[in-house]
Amino acid sequence: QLKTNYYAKTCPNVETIVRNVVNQKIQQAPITVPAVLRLFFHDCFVEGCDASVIIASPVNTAEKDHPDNKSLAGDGFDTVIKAKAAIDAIPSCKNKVSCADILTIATRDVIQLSGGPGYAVELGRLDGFTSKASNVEGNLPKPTFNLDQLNTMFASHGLNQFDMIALSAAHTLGAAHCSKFSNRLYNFSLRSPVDPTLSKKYAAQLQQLCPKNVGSDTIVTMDPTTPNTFDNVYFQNLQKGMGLFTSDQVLFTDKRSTGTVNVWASNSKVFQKAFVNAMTKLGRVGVKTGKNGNIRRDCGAFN
Ligand code: HEM
Ligand SMILES: [Ca+2]
Ligand SMILES: [Ca+2]
Repeated sequence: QLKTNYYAKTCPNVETIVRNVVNQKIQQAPITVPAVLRLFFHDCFVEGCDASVIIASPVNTAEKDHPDNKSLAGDGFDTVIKAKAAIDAIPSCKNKVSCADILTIATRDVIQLSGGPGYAVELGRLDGFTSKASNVEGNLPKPTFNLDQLNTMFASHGLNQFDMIALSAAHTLGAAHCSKFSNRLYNFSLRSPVDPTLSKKYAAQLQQLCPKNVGSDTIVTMDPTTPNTFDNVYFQNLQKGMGLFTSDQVLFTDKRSTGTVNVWASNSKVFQKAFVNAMTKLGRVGVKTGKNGNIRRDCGAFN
C-alpha cells in the first residue's frame, strides 16, 4: 500500500536527500530533467514502477537494451544511482529505500525544478525481479500512434484519455531523434509527402533541422518554444500544428480530444492539476509489494 509518509520512521529525510542530488545533477547536466521523466514513464509501463528499466545486463538482454529504451539518456540512470549513494551514506537509511521510489521522487523533483507543479509523492514500491528486453516490445507507445492506439495502451495501465493527454505534455521538455518523425516530413503518404496536420512553417523548419539522410544522432527539441520549461506551451503548440510526433498532433486533430487540448492550452492551473493526478496514477501502475519485490543494494543489479 503506497503512502506519502512511507519512510517517516526509516529514513525521514529521503526526499531532501534526493532533491539535493537532483538539483546538483541538473546544474551539471540539464538533460537530466527530460532524462529522468522519460525513464520513469518507461519504467512504469513495463512491469510496473519497479526500477526494472534500470537493471544493467552483462549480456545486453535487459529492458534498457530494447531499441525503444536505447535512447534513454544516461543522466536519468545516473541520477538514481547518485541519489541511492547519497541515501545509503546515511547509516539509518542504508538499503531502506527502493530504487523505484527514488526514481519516483526524482521525477517529481525534475518536474518542479523545471517550472512544473510540486506535489506529494506516494511511496512504498519495491524493486522488481524481472528485466527482459523482450518484455518491452508492444508495451511502449509509438510516435506514429493514433488516438485509439494511445487510449488502448494507456487504458491497459488504468489511465484514461485525460491522463494520457496530460502525460503526453511531458513532451514540453526534451528532444527527439529525426528518425522518430521524418516520415512526416518526406514520405507521409502518396498524396501528400508532408503530413498535412503539420504547420507549413514548422514542417519547413524541421526539414532544415532534419535533412533527408541526416546522421542518426541529430536531435530536435520537442517543444521548440520553451524546450527547458515544464509548461502548457505543449498544448499551444498543438493548436498551431507544431506537435512533433503524429501521437502529439493527433491529440488536437482528433475531435474527441481537441476540447481537452484547448482547455489546457489556455489554463495552466487546470492542466497542472490533471498532470499531477495522472502522474500519481502512473506511479501506481504494477507496484510490487511483499514477496513480489525487494530493495536493491545496487539499482543496476539484482541482489
Ligand atoms: C503518449 C505516447 C508517447 C509516445 C508515442 C512517446 C514517444 C517518444 C519518443 C519517440 C521520444 C523521442 C526519443 C528519441 O528520439 O530519443 C520521446 C521522448 C520523450 N518522452 Fe515520450 N512518448 C510518449 C509519452 C510520454 C510520457 C507519458 C512521458 C512522461 C510522462 C514521456 C516523456 C518523454 C520525454 C521527457 C522525452 C525526451 C527525452 C530526452 O530529451 O532525453 N513521453 N517520447
Ligand atoms: Ca518497470
Ligand atoms: Ca515547454
